[in-house]
Amino acid sequence: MGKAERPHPADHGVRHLSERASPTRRVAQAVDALRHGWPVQVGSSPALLPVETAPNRAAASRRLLISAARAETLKLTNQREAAGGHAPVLMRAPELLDLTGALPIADPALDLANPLKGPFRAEPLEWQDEAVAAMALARIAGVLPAFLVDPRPEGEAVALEAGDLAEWSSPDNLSIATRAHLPIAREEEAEIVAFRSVDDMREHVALILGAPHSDRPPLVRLHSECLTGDIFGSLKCDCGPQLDGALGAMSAEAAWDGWGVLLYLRQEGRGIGLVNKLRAYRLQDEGVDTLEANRRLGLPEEARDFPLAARMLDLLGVGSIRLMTNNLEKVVALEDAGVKVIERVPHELPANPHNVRYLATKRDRAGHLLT
Ligand SMILES: Nc1nc2c(ncn2[C@@H]2O[C@H](COP(=O)(O)OP(=O)(O)OP(=O)(O)O)[C@@H](O)[C@H]2O)c(=O)[nH]1
Ligand SMILES: [Zn+2]
Repeated sequence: MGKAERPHPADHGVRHLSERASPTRRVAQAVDALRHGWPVQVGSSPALLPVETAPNRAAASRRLLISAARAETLKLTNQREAAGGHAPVLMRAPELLDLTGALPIADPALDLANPLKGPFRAEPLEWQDEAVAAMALARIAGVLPAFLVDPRPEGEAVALEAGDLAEWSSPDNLSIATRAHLPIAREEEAEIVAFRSVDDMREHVALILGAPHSDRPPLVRLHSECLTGDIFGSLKCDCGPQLDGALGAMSAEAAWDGWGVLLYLRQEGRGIGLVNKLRAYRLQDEGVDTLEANRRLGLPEEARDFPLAARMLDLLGVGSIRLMTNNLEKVVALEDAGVKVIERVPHELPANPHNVRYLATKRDRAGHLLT
Protein backbone atom coordinates (compact mmCIF):
# COMPACT_ATOMS: atom_id res chain seq x y z
CA MET A 1 0.00 0.00 0.00
CA GLY A 2 1.50 3.28 -1.03
CA LYS A 3 4.46 1.18 -2.22
CA ALA A 4 6.03 1.82 -5.63
CA GLU A 5 4.91 -0.93 -8.02
CA ARG A 6 7.60 -2.53 -10.11
CA PRO A 7 6.37 -3.00 -13.67
CA HIS A 8 6.11 -6.65 -14.55
CA PRO A 9 4.93 -8.36 -17.71
CA ALA A 10 2.26 -10.16 -15.73
CA ASP A 11 0.72 -6.77 -14.85
CA HIS A 12 -1.39 -6.87 -18.00
CA GLY A 13 -3.62 -9.53 -16.54
CA VAL A 14 -3.94 -8.19 -12.99
CA ARG A 15 -7.37 -7.24 -11.81
CA HIS A 16 -6.48 -3.81 -10.42
CA LEU A 17 -10.02 -3.30 -9.19
CA SER A 18 -9.24 -5.47 -6.16
CA GLU A 19 -6.51 -3.03 -5.07
CA ARG A 20 -9.25 -0.70 -3.97
CA ALA A 21 -10.69 -3.40 -1.73
CA SER A 22 -9.76 -3.75 1.94
CA PRO A 23 -6.89 -6.12 2.89
CA THR A 24 -9.30 -8.71 4.31
CA ARG A 25 -11.39 -8.61 1.16
CA ARG A 26 -8.30 -9.02 -1.03
CA VAL A 27 -7.33 -12.14 0.96
CA ALA A 28 -10.87 -13.53 0.69
CA GLN A 29 -10.76 -12.96 -3.08
CA ALA A 30 -7.33 -14.56 -3.35
CA VAL A 31 -8.38 -17.65 -1.37
CA ASP A 32 -11.46 -17.93 -3.57
CA ALA A 33 -9.25 -17.56 -6.66
CA LEU A 34 -6.98 -20.41 -5.58
CA ARG A 35 -9.98 -22.69 -4.98
CA HIS A 36 -11.22 -21.86 -8.47
CA GLY A 37 -7.75 -22.30 -9.94
CA TRP A 38 -7.25 -18.66 -10.89
CA PRO A 39 -3.88 -16.94 -10.57
CA VAL A 40 -2.93 -14.57 -7.77
CA GLN A 41 -0.26 -11.90 -7.67
CA VAL A 42 1.22 -11.08 -4.28
CA GLY A 43 2.82 -7.61 -4.20
CA SER A 44 5.63 -7.57 -6.76
CA SER A 45 5.51 -11.31 -7.48
CA PRO A 46 4.76 -12.61 -10.96
CA ALA A 47 1.33 -14.18 -11.49
CA LEU A 48 1.11 -17.47 -9.56
CA LEU A 49 -1.17 -20.19 -10.88
CA PRO A 50 -2.15 -22.97 -8.41
CA VAL A 51 -0.94 -26.27 -9.84
CA GLU A 52 -3.70 -28.38 -8.29
CA THR A 53 -6.82 -26.46 -9.23
CA ALA A 54 -6.14 -24.43 -12.39
CA PRO A 55 -8.84 -25.44 -14.89
CA ASN A 56 -6.74 -24.75 -18.00
CA ARG A 57 -4.34 -27.67 -17.79
CA ALA A 58 -2.53 -26.42 -20.92
CA ALA A 59 -1.21 -23.33 -19.08
CA ALA A 60 2.57 -23.67 -18.93
CA SER A 61 5.79 -22.25 -17.53
CA ARG A 62 9.33 -23.43 -16.90
CA ARG A 63 9.26 -22.15 -13.34
CA LEU A 64 7.45 -23.48 -10.28
CA LEU A 65 7.17 -22.14 -6.75
CA ILE A 66 7.37 -25.08 -4.35
CA SER A 67 8.01 -25.70 -0.67
CA ALA A 68 11.53 -26.19 0.69
CA ALA A 69 10.61 -29.74 1.74
CA ARG A 70 9.46 -30.59 -1.77
CA ALA A 71 12.61 -29.04 -3.25
CA GLU A 72 14.64 -31.29 -0.95
CA THR A 73 12.90 -34.42 -2.28
CA LEU A 74 13.38 -33.25 -5.86
CA LYS A 75 17.12 -32.84 -5.22
CA LEU A 76 17.60 -29.56 -7.07
CA THR A 77 21.07 -29.60 -8.62
CA ASN A 78 22.06 -26.38 -6.84
CA GLN A 79 20.05 -26.99 -3.66
CA ARG A 80 22.41 -24.85 -1.57
CA GLU A 81 21.48 -21.80 -3.64
CA ALA A 82 17.88 -22.29 -2.64
CA ALA A 83 17.10 -20.45 0.60
CA GLY A 84 17.30 -22.92 3.46
CA GLY A 85 14.82 -23.91 6.17
CA HIS A 86 11.14 -23.65 5.41
CA ALA A 87 11.35 -20.87 2.83
CA PRO A 88 9.69 -21.64 -0.52
CA VAL A 89 11.90 -22.32 -3.52
CA LEU A 90 11.70 -21.00 -7.07
CA MET A 91 12.47 -23.97 -9.28
CA ARG A 92 13.36 -24.12 -12.97
CA ALA A 93 12.54 -27.22 -15.00
CA PRO A 94 14.60 -28.34 -18.02
CA GLU A 95 11.57 -27.92 -20.26
CA LEU A 96 8.24 -26.12 -20.37
CA LEU A 97 5.80 -27.69 -17.89
CA ASP A 98 2.06 -27.71 -18.37
CA LEU A 99 -0.12 -28.35 -15.32
CA THR A 100 -0.42 -32.06 -15.99
CA GLY A 101 3.38 -32.25 -16.02
CA ALA A 102 3.68 -30.00 -12.97
CA LEU A 103 1.28 -31.96 -10.75
CA PRO A 104 3.57 -34.96 -10.05
CA ILE A 105 6.34 -32.48 -9.23
CA ALA A 106 4.05 -30.73 -6.77
CA ASP A 107 2.35 -33.69 -5.08
CA PRO A 108 4.51 -36.10 -3.03
CA ALA A 109 1.64 -38.57 -2.87
CA LEU A 110 2.21 -39.22 -6.60
CA ASP A 111 5.93 -40.01 -6.23
CA LEU A 112 5.57 -43.79 -6.22
CA ALA A 113 3.62 -43.77 -9.50
CA ASN A 114 5.75 -41.13 -11.29
CA PRO A 115 9.49 -41.33 -11.67
CA LEU A 116 10.52 -37.67 -11.62
CA LYS A 117 12.32 -36.16 -14.58
CA GLY A 118 14.97 -33.57 -13.91
CA PRO A 119 17.33 -32.02 -13.52
CA PHE A 120 15.63 -29.19 -11.66
CA ARG A 121 17.51 -26.06 -10.60
CA ALA A 122 16.84 -23.47 -7.91
CA GLU A 123 16.69 -19.82 -9.01
CA PRO A 124 17.19 -16.76 -6.80
CA LEU A 125 13.89 -15.68 -5.28
CA GLU A 126 13.63 -11.90 -5.13
CA TRP A 127 10.12 -11.84 -3.71
CA GLN A 128 10.61 -13.97 -0.61
CA ASP A 129 7.88 -12.46 1.63
CA GLU A 130 5.39 -12.63 -1.21
CA ALA A 131 6.27 -16.27 -1.87
CA VAL A 132 5.78 -17.10 1.82
CA ALA A 133 2.39 -15.36 1.71
CA ALA A 134 1.42 -17.32 -1.43
CA MET A 135 2.22 -20.60 0.34
CA ALA A 136 0.14 -19.52 3.34
CA LEU A 137 -2.75 -18.65 1.02
CA ALA A 138 -2.58 -22.12 -0.54
CA ARG A 139 -2.75 -23.65 2.93
CA ILE A 140 -5.77 -21.49 3.85
CA ALA A 141 -7.47 -22.42 0.56
CA GLY A 142 -6.72 -26.08 1.31
CA VAL A 143 -4.88 -26.67 -1.98
CA LEU A 144 -1.39 -28.04 -2.67
CA PRO A 145 1.24 -25.37 -1.98
CA ALA A 146 2.68 -25.24 -5.50
CA PHE A 147 2.36 -22.63 -8.26
CA LEU A 148 3.29 -22.21 -11.90
CA VAL A 149 5.19 -18.92 -12.00
CA ASP A 150 4.30 -16.34 -14.65
CA PRO A 151 2.29 -18.87 -16.71
CA ARG A 152 1.25 -18.59 -20.35
CA PRO A 153 -1.52 -17.89 -21.05
CA GLU A 154 -1.40 -15.31 -18.32
CA GLY A 155 -4.97 -15.37 -17.01
CA GLU A 156 -6.48 -12.62 -14.90
CA ALA A 157 -4.68 -12.54 -11.52
CA VAL A 158 -6.22 -11.41 -8.23
CA ALA A 159 -3.82 -8.93 -6.61
CA LEU A 160 -3.06 -8.61 -2.91
CA GLU A 161 -0.20 -7.58 -0.64
CA ALA A 162 1.79 -9.99 1.56
CA GLY A 163 0.86 -7.95 4.64
CA ASP A 164 -2.88 -8.36 3.98
CA LEU A 165 -2.83 -11.81 5.63
CA ALA A 166 -2.13 -10.42 9.11
CA GLU A 167 -5.21 -8.24 8.92
CA TRP A 168 -7.34 -11.08 7.55
CA SER A 169 -6.39 -13.40 10.41
CA SER A 170 -6.92 -10.84 13.18
CA PRO A 171 -9.23 -12.35 15.86
CA ASP A 172 -10.94 -8.96 16.11
CA ASN A 173 -12.79 -9.80 12.90
CA LEU A 174 -14.81 -12.40 14.78
CA SER A 175 -18.22 -11.74 16.32
CA ILE A 176 -21.17 -13.73 17.65
CA ALA A 177 -23.68 -14.35 14.85
CA THR A 178 -26.46 -16.08 16.78
CA ARG A 179 -27.18 -18.43 19.69
CA ALA A 180 -29.87 -20.95 20.57
CA HIS A 181 -30.83 -23.62 23.08
CA LEU A 182 -29.54 -27.03 21.90
CA PRO A 183 -30.27 -30.07 24.06
CA ILE A 184 -27.71 -32.79 23.21
CA ALA A 185 -27.47 -36.47 24.14
CA ARG A 186 -24.88 -35.73 26.81
CA GLU A 187 -26.66 -32.70 28.33
CA GLU A 188 -30.13 -31.29 27.93
CA GLU A 189 -29.20 -27.90 29.37
CA ALA A 190 -26.97 -26.78 26.53
CA GLU A 191 -26.67 -23.78 24.25
CA ILE A 192 -24.95 -23.37 20.89
CA VAL A 193 -23.31 -20.10 19.93
CA ALA A 194 -22.23 -19.46 16.33
CA PHE A 195 -19.40 -17.13 15.38
CA ARG A 196 -18.61 -15.43 12.12
CA SER A 197 -15.63 -13.58 10.82
CA VAL A 198 -15.37 -10.90 8.17
CA ASP A 199 -14.16 -12.38 4.87
CA ASP A 200 -13.61 -15.90 6.26
CA MET A 201 -16.24 -18.52 5.42
CA ARG A 202 -15.41 -20.84 8.33
CA GLU A 203 -18.11 -20.67 11.00
CA HIS A 204 -16.85 -21.68 14.44
CA VAL A 205 -19.23 -22.68 17.24
CA ALA A 206 -19.23 -22.97 21.00
CA LEU A 207 -21.37 -25.38 23.03
CA ILE A 208 -22.13 -24.22 26.54
CA LEU A 209 -23.15 -27.04 28.88
CA GLY A 210 -24.83 -26.18 32.17
CA ALA A 211 -25.57 -22.74 33.55
CA PRO A 212 -22.79 -20.14 33.15
CA HIS A 213 -21.44 -18.75 36.43
CA SER A 214 -19.27 -15.67 36.47
CA ASP A 215 -17.62 -16.78 39.75
CA ARG A 216 -16.78 -20.34 38.67
CA PRO A 217 -14.29 -20.94 35.82
CA PRO A 218 -15.75 -23.39 33.29
CA LEU A 219 -14.17 -26.61 32.08
CA VAL A 220 -13.11 -25.77 28.52
CA ARG A 221 -12.09 -27.87 25.54
CA LEU A 222 -10.66 -26.52 22.27
CA HIS A 223 -11.65 -29.15 19.75
CA SER A 224 -10.32 -28.76 16.22
CA GLU A 225 -12.54 -30.14 13.48
CA CYS A 226 -11.77 -33.69 12.35
CA LEU A 227 -14.41 -34.86 9.90
CA THR A 228 -13.01 -38.38 9.79
CA GLY A 229 -12.84 -38.77 13.58
CA ASP A 230 -15.83 -36.68 14.66
CA ILE A 231 -18.35 -38.00 12.13
CA PHE A 232 -17.13 -41.39 10.92
CA GLY A 233 -15.45 -42.60 14.08
CA SER A 234 -12.04 -42.92 12.39
CA LEU A 235 -9.66 -45.03 14.43
CA LYS A 236 -6.59 -43.25 13.00
CA CYS A 237 -6.74 -40.46 15.60
CA ASP A 238 -8.23 -39.82 19.04
CA CYS A 239 -10.59 -36.98 18.08
CA GLY A 240 -13.94 -38.81 18.22
CA PRO A 241 -13.48 -40.24 21.72
CA GLN A 242 -11.95 -36.92 22.90
CA LEU A 243 -14.99 -34.98 21.68
CA ASP A 244 -17.44 -37.33 23.34
CA GLY A 245 -15.31 -37.56 26.49
CA ALA A 246 -15.13 -33.75 26.78
CA LEU A 247 -18.89 -33.38 26.48
CA GLY A 248 -19.33 -36.16 29.08
CA ALA A 249 -16.97 -34.42 31.52
CA MET A 250 -18.75 -31.07 31.04
CA SER A 251 -22.12 -32.68 31.61
CA ALA A 252 -20.78 -34.17 34.86
CA GLU A 253 -19.68 -30.64 35.87
CA ALA A 254 -23.13 -29.31 35.07
CA ALA A 255 -24.66 -31.94 37.35
CA TRP A 256 -22.67 -30.39 40.24
CA ASP A 257 -23.56 -26.78 39.53
CA GLY A 258 -20.53 -26.29 37.28
CA TRP A 259 -20.41 -25.66 33.55
CA GLY A 260 -18.39 -26.31 30.46
CA VAL A 261 -17.58 -24.65 27.13
CA LEU A 262 -16.57 -26.67 24.09
CA LEU A 263 -15.13 -24.61 21.24
CA TYR A 264 -15.53 -26.41 17.94
CA LEU A 265 -12.87 -24.80 15.75
CA ARG A 266 -13.17 -25.23 11.99
CA GLN A 267 -9.45 -25.86 11.60
CA GLU A 268 -9.55 -29.31 10.06
CA GLY A 269 -6.31 -31.28 10.02
CA ARG A 270 -4.54 -28.86 12.39
CA GLY A 271 -5.38 -26.09 9.95
CA ILE A 272 -4.35 -27.65 6.60
CA GLY A 273 -7.89 -28.53 5.49
CA LEU A 274 -9.61 -31.83 4.75
CA VAL A 275 -8.13 -32.59 1.34
CA ASN A 276 -4.56 -31.88 2.43
CA LYS A 277 -5.12 -33.94 5.61
CA LEU A 278 -6.27 -36.87 3.46
CA ARG A 279 -3.16 -36.40 1.28
CA ALA A 280 -1.17 -36.66 4.51
CA TYR A 281 -3.08 -39.87 5.35
CA ARG A 282 -2.10 -41.24 1.94
CA LEU A 283 1.55 -40.54 2.71
CA GLN A 284 1.04 -42.17 6.11
CA ASP A 285 -0.21 -45.27 4.27
CA GLU A 286 3.24 -45.35 2.70
CA GLY A 287 4.85 -45.40 6.13
CA VAL A 288 5.66 -41.81 7.19
CA ASP A 289 4.37 -40.40 10.49
CA THR A 290 1.83 -37.61 10.93
CA LEU A 291 4.38 -34.77 11.21
CA GLU A 292 6.61 -35.96 8.38
CA ALA A 293 3.57 -36.32 6.09
CA ASN A 294 2.68 -32.63 6.55
CA ARG A 295 6.29 -31.64 6.04
CA ARG A 296 6.56 -33.57 2.77
CA LEU A 297 3.44 -31.81 1.53
CA GLY A 298 5.16 -28.49 2.23
CA LEU A 299 2.62 -27.69 4.93
CA PRO A 300 3.17 -26.66 8.55
CA GLU A 301 2.88 -29.39 11.16
CA GLU A 302 0.71 -27.00 13.18
CA ALA A 303 -1.30 -24.29 11.46
CA ARG A 304 -4.07 -23.69 13.96
CA ASP A 305 -5.04 -20.25 15.14
CA PHE A 306 -5.49 -20.38 18.92
CA PRO A 307 -5.86 -16.60 19.47
CA LEU A 308 -9.14 -17.09 17.63
CA ALA A 309 -10.25 -19.41 20.46
CA ALA A 310 -9.24 -16.78 23.01
CA ARG A 311 -11.40 -14.26 21.17
CA MET A 312 -14.37 -16.67 21.25
CA LEU A 313 -13.97 -17.04 25.01
CA ASP A 314 -13.73 -13.27 25.39
CA LEU A 315 -16.93 -12.78 23.38
CA LEU A 316 -18.59 -15.31 25.71
CA GLY A 317 -17.36 -13.33 28.72
CA VAL A 318 -15.04 -16.13 29.87
CA GLY A 319 -11.67 -14.92 31.17
CA SER A 320 -10.55 -17.76 33.40
CA ILE A 321 -10.74 -21.47 32.55
CA ARG A 322 -9.85 -25.06 33.37
CA LEU A 323 -8.53 -26.43 30.09
CA MET A 324 -8.86 -30.05 28.99
CA THR A 325 -5.78 -30.85 26.91
CA ASN A 326 -2.53 -32.78 26.71
CA ASN A 327 -1.02 -30.10 24.47
CA LEU A 328 0.88 -27.40 26.34
CA GLU A 329 0.99 -25.24 23.20
CA LYS A 330 -2.73 -24.62 23.65
CA VAL A 331 -2.18 -23.48 27.25
CA VAL A 332 0.65 -21.13 26.24
CA ALA A 333 -1.26 -19.71 23.24
CA LEU A 334 -4.36 -18.98 25.33
CA GLU A 335 -2.34 -17.41 28.15
CA ASP A 336 -0.49 -15.26 25.61
CA ALA A 337 -3.83 -14.10 24.28
CA GLY A 338 -4.99 -13.05 27.75
CA VAL A 339 -6.97 -16.10 28.95
CA LYS A 340 -6.15 -17.25 32.46
CA VAL A 341 -5.70 -21.04 32.49
CA ILE A 342 -6.03 -21.90 36.18
CA GLU A 343 -5.74 -25.65 35.62
CA ARG A 344 -4.76 -28.09 32.87
CA VAL A 345 -7.03 -31.11 32.97
CA PRO A 346 -5.42 -34.13 31.20
CA HIS A 347 -7.58 -35.54 28.40
CA GLU A 348 -6.08 -38.87 27.40
CA LEU A 349 -8.14 -41.73 26.03
CA PRO A 350 -7.21 -45.38 25.46
CA ALA A 351 -5.25 -46.05 22.26
CA ASN A 352 -6.30 -48.55 19.60
CA PRO A 353 -4.07 -50.48 17.14
CA HIS A 354 -4.70 -47.87 14.41
CA ASN A 355 -3.83 -44.73 16.37
CA VAL A 356 -1.08 -46.04 18.63
CA ARG A 357 1.67 -44.71 16.34
CA TYR A 358 -0.10 -41.36 15.87
CA LEU A 359 -0.33 -40.90 19.64
CA ALA A 360 3.30 -41.95 20.12
CA THR A 361 4.36 -39.35 17.51
CA LYS A 362 2.36 -36.65 19.32
CA ARG A 363 4.08 -37.66 22.58
CA ASP A 364 7.62 -38.13 21.27
CA ARG A 365 7.90 -35.56 18.48
CA ALA A 366 5.30 -32.89 19.31
CA GLY A 367 5.73 -32.87 23.10
CA HIS A 368 2.14 -33.81 24.04
CA LEU A 369 1.74 -34.98 27.64
CA LEU A 370 0.61 -38.52 26.89
CA THR A 371 1.62 -41.76 28.59
N1 LIG B 1 -2.56 -32.85 9.44
C1 LIG B 1 -3.05 -33.83 10.20
N2 LIG B 1 -4.01 -33.52 11.06
C2 LIG B 1 -4.49 -34.51 11.84
C3 LIG B 1 -4.03 -35.84 11.75
N3 LIG B 1 -4.74 -36.58 12.63
C4 LIG B 1 -5.58 -35.73 13.26
N4 LIG B 1 -5.44 -34.49 12.79
C5 LIG B 1 -6.07 -33.24 13.21
O1 LIG B 1 -5.55 -32.89 14.45
C6 LIG B 1 -6.48 -32.09 15.14
C7 LIG B 1 -6.56 -32.67 16.57
O2 LIG B 1 -6.78 -31.65 17.40
P1 LIG B 1 -7.04 -31.69 18.96
O3 LIG B 1 -7.40 -33.04 19.46
O4 LIG B 1 -7.97 -30.55 19.24
O5 LIG B 1 -5.67 -31.20 19.59
P2 LIG B 1 -4.30 -31.80 19.97
O6 LIG B 1 -3.27 -30.84 19.47
O7 LIG B 1 -4.16 -33.24 19.59
O8 LIG B 1 -4.26 -31.65 21.56
P3 LIG B 1 -5.22 -32.22 22.71
O9 LIG B 1 -5.91 -31.00 23.24
O10 LIG B 1 -4.29 -32.79 23.73
O11 LIG B 1 -6.13 -33.24 22.14
C8 LIG B 1 -7.77 -32.14 14.36
O12 LIG B 1 -7.93 -30.93 13.61
C9 LIG B 1 -7.56 -33.32 13.41
O13 LIG B 1 -8.23 -33.16 12.17
C10 LIG B 1 -3.01 -36.12 10.81
O14 LIG B 1 -2.52 -37.23 10.68
N5 LIG B 1 -2.56 -35.08 10.06
ZN1 LIG C 1 -8.92 -36.76 14.21
